[in-house]
Amino acid sequence: MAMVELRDVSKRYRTVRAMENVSFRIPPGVVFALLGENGAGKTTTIRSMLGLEQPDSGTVRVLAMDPRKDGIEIRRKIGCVPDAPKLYDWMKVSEIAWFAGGFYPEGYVAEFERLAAEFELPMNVKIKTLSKGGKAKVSLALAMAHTPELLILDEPTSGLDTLVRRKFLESMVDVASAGRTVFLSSHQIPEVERVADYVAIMNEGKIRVCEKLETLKAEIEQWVVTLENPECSLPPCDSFLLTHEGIGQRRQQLTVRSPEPNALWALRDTEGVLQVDVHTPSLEEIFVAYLKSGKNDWRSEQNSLPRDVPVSDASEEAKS
Ligand SMILES: Nc1ncnc2c1ncn2[C@@H]1O[C@H](COP(=O)(O)OP(=O)(O)OP(=O)(O)O)[C@@H](O)[C@H]1O
Repeated sequence: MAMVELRDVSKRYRTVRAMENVSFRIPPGVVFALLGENGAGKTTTIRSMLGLEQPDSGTVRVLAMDPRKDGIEIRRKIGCVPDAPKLYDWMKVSEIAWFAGGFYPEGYVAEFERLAAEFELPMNVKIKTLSKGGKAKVSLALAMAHTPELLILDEPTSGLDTLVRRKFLESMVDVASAGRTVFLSSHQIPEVERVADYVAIMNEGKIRVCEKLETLKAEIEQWVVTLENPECSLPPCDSFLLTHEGIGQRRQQLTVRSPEPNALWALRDTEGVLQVDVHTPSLEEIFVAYLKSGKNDWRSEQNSLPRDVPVSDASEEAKS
């Protein structure tokens, strides 16, 4: 079963297209990161998954349920940390755990206490006296204490210190390796790169690419071309080119995906080309390349989380 599946989901606010034909499918046991700049449509996507926003068209399924009808049930089953969690901050940590525990089966408070100990969170202090990081840990422990199969986190690390952010994200890898699924939205790309199995890059309401991170890193290269003089022209490579930028007068940087086998040699043999250096881009560079290219990568439909292949296969692939 797909933990989350969106098909051609669109949502418009007056003139703003917050989501445009958004499709992706998330198998169990992975960390899935939705990346996008401010206003890309990440929160709208999450709100649609929670049944807090009604899309204009398309289908959303979360744990095989329809958020339009089963929003409350979905929100009860999953764990969620919204972008601005609201906590009763006059309560002590222990009190909020007991309060929340009233909505869940037995065992919630014990698991909360275990998580609090793991996060080094004091139980006997008022929430309002905690740092931002401390409050984020409370939100996360509250979302995780009923051991949900799916954890949805909207910008979970914004405002946290680097070390706390790292620890937090690393704990998400543990959650996924226990077979549960983590969906997180973020614009902290370098950190996401350390933990994500799949990434979707969203821009202006559209998913530009949605793929296994490993595949993106294996297939995308940066070619830095040094020219004899600025007038030299390069051979055509539109079919695999994401971006082409000048770096000063005599250098050009091409970001390419799955280039034709002889393309690099052809480029190196081109008259006026002195040197071509090949680099593996970081996820941040891949992100920028997709944003600049404005392309919707057809491969993300075909290769990443194929619609026609049983999701369990994609999950097995993710673990291997
Ligand atoms: N309730 C609303 N009414 C009108 N416009 C909205 C509403 N909610 C979101 N938008 C617009 O939809 C677009 C997508 O917003 P959304 O909050 O989903 O982006 P985001 O990727 O989560 O951004 P951020 O990283 O800043 O939180 C933005 O242009 C935003 O202004």
